[in-house]
Amino acid sequence: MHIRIGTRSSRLAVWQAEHIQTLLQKGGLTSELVLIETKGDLVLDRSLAKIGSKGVFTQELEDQLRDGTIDIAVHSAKDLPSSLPSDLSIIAFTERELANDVLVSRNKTLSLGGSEAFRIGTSSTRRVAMLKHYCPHLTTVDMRGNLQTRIRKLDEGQCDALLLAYAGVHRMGYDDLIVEHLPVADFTPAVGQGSIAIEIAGSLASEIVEAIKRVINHQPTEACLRAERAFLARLEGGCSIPSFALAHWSDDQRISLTGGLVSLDGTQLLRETFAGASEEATLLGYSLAESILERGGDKLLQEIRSQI
Ligand SMILES: NCc1[nH]cc(CCC(=O)O)c1CC(=O)O
Repeated sequence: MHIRIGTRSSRLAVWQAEHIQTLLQKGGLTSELVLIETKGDLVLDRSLAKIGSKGVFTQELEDQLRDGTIDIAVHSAKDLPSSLPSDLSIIAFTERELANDVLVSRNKTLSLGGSEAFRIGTSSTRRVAMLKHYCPHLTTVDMRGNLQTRIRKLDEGQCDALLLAYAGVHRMGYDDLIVEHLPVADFTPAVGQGSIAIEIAGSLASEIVEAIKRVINHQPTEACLRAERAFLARLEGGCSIPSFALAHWSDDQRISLTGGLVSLDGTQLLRETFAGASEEATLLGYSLAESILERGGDKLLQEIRSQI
């Protein structure tokens, strides 16, 4: 079996696709990479919230899945919309890397907990809103582009630090620049952060699907991501909305899901934790979302949507 792997061409995306290639190889499957540019890679002068969050990093890969140019598409799980068109599906999630965000800087003395004011580069509405909530003395600078571009901007002095997913920083070998790991209890990450997802079109042969699942899918991560993604789907989030959720798997086959919403100005933050059996991951995600909506999330979402 030979698998054509579609991927974006950023260094992080290629690292992730090569990681999938290694896993496939261990399972006896050969593969090749097909590099594809997406709107999210090409349009760098507008914020993600303005381009429209749905599928900016995924549309072009999905087109090629449909026409059979590629067999699978590899994505950061975080970049995938919470609901997919009915002819496409996610068949596997890799074992999750540490899910937390990190502060990255050349200045080792910086800390979010300190009293010193400094500028943080980020383009994520979740990170901006959370910084306003927890660190109102800090300012943010809108910063798009891949990791290498952002670090160049940091070095040019456009900001003093970056707030990034640990997973990407680690995969790109920038661990030396991490000055602080943020606790997930406060800075709860975006849905899916740290895992890599495999997307296919319904037309892919079932024996290929089964072979790929067997070597790639990490079942505890999958259960966690099903819960998180159900939460996001119920909120109809997408990455432009400052929602967050992270599930933990415990050895007794249960998952605990923490998630919520934060207003764009950081003044209101709703967060709750629900636990349940892993077979009910999707239900757990929906129930948590319902609860958040009832507790004022509904109104908060309307406000957020009217402001973006
Ligand atoms: N939004 C872009 C994006 N998509 C996935 C990652 C990092 C890798 C991951 O979370 O799996 C990043 C960069 C970041 O948020 O710092």
